[in-house]
Amino acid sequence: CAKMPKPSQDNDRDLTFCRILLAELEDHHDAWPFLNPVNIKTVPGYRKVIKKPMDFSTIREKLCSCQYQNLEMFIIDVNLVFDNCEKFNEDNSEIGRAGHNMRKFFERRWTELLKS
Ligand SMILES: Cc1ncccc1N[C@@H](C)c1cnc2ccsc2c1
Repeated sequence: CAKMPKPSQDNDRDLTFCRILLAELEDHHDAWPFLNPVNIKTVPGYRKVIKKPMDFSTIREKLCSCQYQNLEMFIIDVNLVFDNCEKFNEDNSEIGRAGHNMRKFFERRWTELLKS
Protein backbone atom coordinates (compact mmCIF):
# COMPACT_ATOMS: atom_id res chain seq x y z
CA CYS A 1 0.00 0.00 0.00
CA ALA A 2 1.05 3.64 -0.19
CA LYS A 3 3.79 4.59 2.31
CA MET A 4 1.79 5.77 5.28
CA PRO A 5 3.32 8.55 7.43
CA LYS A 6 4.36 7.27 10.89
CA PRO A 7 1.97 8.43 13.61
CA SER A 8 3.51 11.52 15.17
CA GLN A 9 3.68 9.97 18.66
CA ASP A 10 6.16 7.36 17.31
CA ASN A 11 8.32 10.17 15.93
CA ASP A 12 8.11 12.00 19.25
CA ARG A 13 9.15 8.83 21.10
CA ASP A 14 12.08 8.28 18.74
CA LEU A 15 13.21 11.90 19.09
CA THR A 16 13.03 11.62 22.90
CA PHE A 17 15.13 8.43 22.77
CA CYS A 18 17.75 10.19 20.61
CA ARG A 19 17.92 13.12 23.02
CA ILE A 20 18.27 10.85 26.08
CA LEU A 21 20.85 8.59 24.43
CA LEU A 22 22.95 11.45 23.07
CA ALA A 23 22.96 13.27 26.44
CA GLU A 24 24.17 10.08 28.16
CA LEU A 25 26.87 9.50 25.53
CA GLU A 26 28.12 13.09 25.93
CA ASP A 27 28.22 12.73 29.74
CA HIS A 28 30.03 9.37 29.74
CA HIS A 29 33.49 9.30 31.36
CA ASP A 30 35.03 7.80 28.19
CA ALA A 31 33.36 10.24 25.75
CA TRP A 32 36.34 12.63 25.55
CA PRO A 33 37.82 11.33 22.24
CA PHE A 34 34.43 11.60 20.53
CA LEU A 35 33.01 14.93 21.73
CA ASN A 36 34.29 16.97 18.79
CA PRO A 37 35.40 16.26 15.21
CA VAL A 38 38.87 14.73 14.89
CA ASN A 39 41.12 17.55 13.64
CA ILE A 40 42.26 16.07 10.32
CA LYS A 41 45.08 18.66 10.15
CA THR A 42 46.70 17.45 13.38
CA VAL A 43 45.99 13.70 13.17
CA PRO A 44 48.23 12.22 10.43
CA GLY A 45 46.43 9.79 8.11
CA TYR A 46 42.96 10.38 9.47
CA ARG A 47 41.62 12.19 6.39
CA LYS A 48 42.81 9.34 4.09
CA VAL A 49 41.72 6.39 6.26
CA ILE A 50 38.34 7.61 7.58
CA LYS A 51 35.92 8.31 4.73
CA LYS A 52 32.98 9.49 6.87
CA PRO A 53 34.13 11.26 10.06
CA MET A 54 31.49 11.57 12.79
CA ASP A 55 31.46 12.80 16.38
CA PHE A 56 28.94 13.60 19.13
CA SER A 57 28.86 17.37 18.49
CA THR A 58 28.00 16.76 14.81
CA ILE A 59 25.27 14.31 15.87
CA ARG A 60 23.98 16.96 18.33
CA GLU A 61 23.87 19.56 15.53
CA LYS A 62 22.02 17.14 13.19
CA LEU A 63 19.52 16.20 15.93
CA CYS A 64 18.84 19.86 16.76
CA SER A 65 18.27 20.70 13.08
CA CYS A 66 15.86 17.80 12.42
CA GLN A 67 18.26 15.91 10.15
CA TYR A 68 17.32 12.50 11.61
CA GLN A 69 14.11 11.15 10.08
CA ASN A 70 14.06 8.26 12.57
CA LEU A 71 15.88 6.41 15.33
CA GLU A 72 17.66 4.18 12.81
CA MET A 73 19.39 7.12 11.08
CA PHE A 74 20.59 8.35 14.49
CA ILE A 75 21.92 4.89 15.48
CA ILE A 76 23.78 4.66 12.14
CA ASP A 77 25.69 7.89 12.94
CA VAL A 78 26.48 6.81 16.52
CA ASN A 79 27.82 3.47 15.23
CA LEU A 80 29.88 5.39 12.65
CA VAL A 81 31.71 7.11 15.53
CA PHE A 82 32.63 3.73 17.04
CA ASP A 83 33.41 2.03 13.69
CA ASN A 84 35.77 4.91 12.74
CA CYS A 85 37.42 4.56 16.14
CA GLU A 86 37.98 0.81 15.68
CA LYS A 87 39.33 1.34 12.18
CA PHE A 88 41.90 3.97 13.18
CA ASN A 89 42.88 3.02 16.73
CA GLU A 90 44.47 -0.11 18.20
CA ASP A 91 42.10 -2.03 20.49
CA ASN A 92 44.81 -1.87 23.14
CA SER A 93 45.08 1.92 23.17
CA GLU A 94 43.53 4.68 25.27
CA ILE A 95 41.19 5.79 22.49
CA GLY A 96 40.54 2.25 21.24
CA ARG A 97 39.42 1.10 24.71
CA ALA A 98 37.26 4.22 25.14
CA GLY A 99 35.52 3.39 21.86
CA HIS A 100 34.80 -0.19 22.90
CA ASN A 101 33.50 0.99 26.29
CA MET A 102 31.25 3.60 24.68
CA ARG A 103 29.84 1.14 22.13
CA LYS A 104 29.01 -1.37 24.88
CA PHE A 105 27.33 1.37 26.93
CA PHE A 106 25.34 2.64 23.94
CA GLU A 107 24.12 -0.85 22.93
CA ARG A 108 23.01 -1.61 26.52
CA ARG A 109 21.20 1.73 26.92
CA TRP A 110 19.23 1.71 23.64
CA THR A 111 18.21 -1.90 24.26
CA GLU A 112 16.98 -0.93 27.75
CA LEU A 113 15.13 2.14 26.42
CA LEU A 114 13.46 0.23 23.59
CA LYS A 115 12.41 -2.57 25.99
CA SER A 116 10.95 -0.08 28.46
C1 LIG B 1 38.42 9.53 18.10
C2 LIG B 1 39.80 9.73 17.58
N1 LIG B 1 40.28 8.80 16.73
C3 LIG B 1 41.52 8.92 16.23
C4 LIG B 1 42.33 9.98 16.57
C5 LIG B 1 41.86 10.98 17.43
C6 LIG B 1 40.57 10.85 17.96
N2 LIG B 1 40.06 11.79 18.84
C7 LIG B 1 40.61 13.12 18.94
C8 LIG B 1 39.67 14.04 19.68
C9 LIG B 1 41.95 13.14 19.62
C10 LIG B 1 42.93 13.99 19.13
N3 LIG B 1 44.14 14.05 19.70
C11 LIG B 1 44.44 13.29 20.77
C12 LIG B 1 45.71 13.27 21.46
C13 LIG B 1 45.70 12.39 22.52
S1 LIG B 1 44.17 11.61 22.64
C14 LIG B 1 43.48 12.42 21.31
C15 LIG B 1 42.21 12.34 20.74
